[in-house]
Amino acid sequence: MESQAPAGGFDSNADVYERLESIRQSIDNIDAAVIHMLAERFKFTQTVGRLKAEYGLPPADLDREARQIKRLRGLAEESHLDPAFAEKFLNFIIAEVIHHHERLAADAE
Ligand SMILES: C=C(O[C@@H]1C=C(C(=O)O)C=C[C@H]1O)C(=O)O
Repeated sequence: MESQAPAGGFDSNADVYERLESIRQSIDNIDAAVIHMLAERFKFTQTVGRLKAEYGLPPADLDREARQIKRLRGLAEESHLDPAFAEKFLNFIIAEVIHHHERLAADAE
């Protein structure tokens, strides 16, 4: 790939790699936060799943999901994140949560 000098002047390869490394450290911190947040979310959804299993409630709540999707799409728009991506991401997580809830319900039978 051809290298290009930035508008502000010439950066050596070492400078570029230093900047890249610094930005990647921030990406790593964000990825760690995402994993920690997801782990906390799954702890709470497991608690919901155990409650549902105990009282015979269905694993999925489509009204709640629809409200969550609407809310997250709004937050994504405000944050200049693609709302379609936010919806896909939430649906991916919810599918896993429901899978856990179905397992908890089966174990409670
Ligand atoms: C966690 C719940 O169970 C399911 C999972 C949801 C989620 O992960 O946000 C939302 C609704 C339910 O389909 C719940 O009912 O609150």
